[in-house]
Amino acid sequence: MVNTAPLVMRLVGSSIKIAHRAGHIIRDVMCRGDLGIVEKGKDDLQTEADRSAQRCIVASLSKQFPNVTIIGEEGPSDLNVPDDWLITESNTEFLEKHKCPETLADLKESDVVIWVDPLDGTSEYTQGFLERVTVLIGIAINDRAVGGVIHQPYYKAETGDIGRTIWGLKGCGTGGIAPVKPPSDRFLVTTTRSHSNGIVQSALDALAPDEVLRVGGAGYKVLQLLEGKAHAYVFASAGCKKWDTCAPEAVLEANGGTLTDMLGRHYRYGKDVSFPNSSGVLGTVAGVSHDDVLSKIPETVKQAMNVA
Ligand SMILES: Nc1ncnc2c1ncn2[C@@H]1O[C@H](COP(=O)(O)O)[C@@H](OP(=O)(O)O)[C@H]1O
Ligand SMILES: [Mg+2]
Ligand SMILES: [Mg+2]
Ligand SMILES: [Mg+2]
Repeated sequence: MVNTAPLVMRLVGSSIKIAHRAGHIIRDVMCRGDLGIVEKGKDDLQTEADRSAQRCIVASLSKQFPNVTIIGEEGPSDLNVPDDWLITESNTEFLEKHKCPETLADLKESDVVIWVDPLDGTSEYTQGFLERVTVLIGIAINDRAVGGVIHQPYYKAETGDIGRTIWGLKGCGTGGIAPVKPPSDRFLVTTTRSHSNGIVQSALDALAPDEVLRVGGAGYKVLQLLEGKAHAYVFASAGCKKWDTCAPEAVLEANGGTLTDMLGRHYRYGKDVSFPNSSGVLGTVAGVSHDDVLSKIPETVKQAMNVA
């Protein structure tokens, strides 16, 4: 069953297992205490956890799927990893319980690009906002984000378990979370905590939300949408990259939501696209009209974001 399942099912099933292992590495680095911080650019940090988690993810995926294109935030990785970082299994529960959508049943590895953000919310990780850290593995097929995994290594379940893994596959659904609808009498928006600017703020002002949640991480903001804590994720800035949004877009849309740029266009995730999401990010949860939110975004913001 496991090895004979359609490619896209094996990709999601394996990503669930691999993201879980990467989450373990992220917690281990924090426990050891030396984060090995490198400044890649302005407001842009990398730690030993980003580097090691990416090596685990890319080594494991490329071993299982040698002809898939894999693009990781931290650039080319040394794939010579310790044996216990190499995950070669799939999540059997996912494979046994879910059927492959017909439209995705017949794919070749060369149709697939996987976008890896080994640690989304690095700034939050270094500052101790650990719940907002996620591992993102996004699966793009023929240019579109169709599947993904958002693993939250520091999530605390009521059972006392640490960590959870949310998956999504368009045409199949989502798992690992019981989505909650946001309140119907208030309009709540989630946005960046550490990468704001004047244009980001003017998009927020135009929506006149009852509350703005400022939290780090593209993955965590999409989880807030699924948890009913916000109606929309609004980020009118070029700061996010394809690895930040591929998995969140697929998970949100598999659940009936929408994630586009600030002009309502879906990003393309083929292997030759440029990394920056130059036209910002606008996400809305199922039940909220994406077009309504889009229509309130001022023309000045749309013009500033219309660079692609
Ligand atoms: N101005 C900027 N410069 C660099 N990275 C940015 C950025 N704005 C957003 N990002 C990246 O987008 C992700 C989500 O940002 P935010 O937390 O501000 O919403 C983070 O991913 P990483 O933590 O994986 O690098 C962050 O680095
Ligand atoms: Mg980063
Ligand atoms: Mg990121
Ligand atoms: Mg990252």
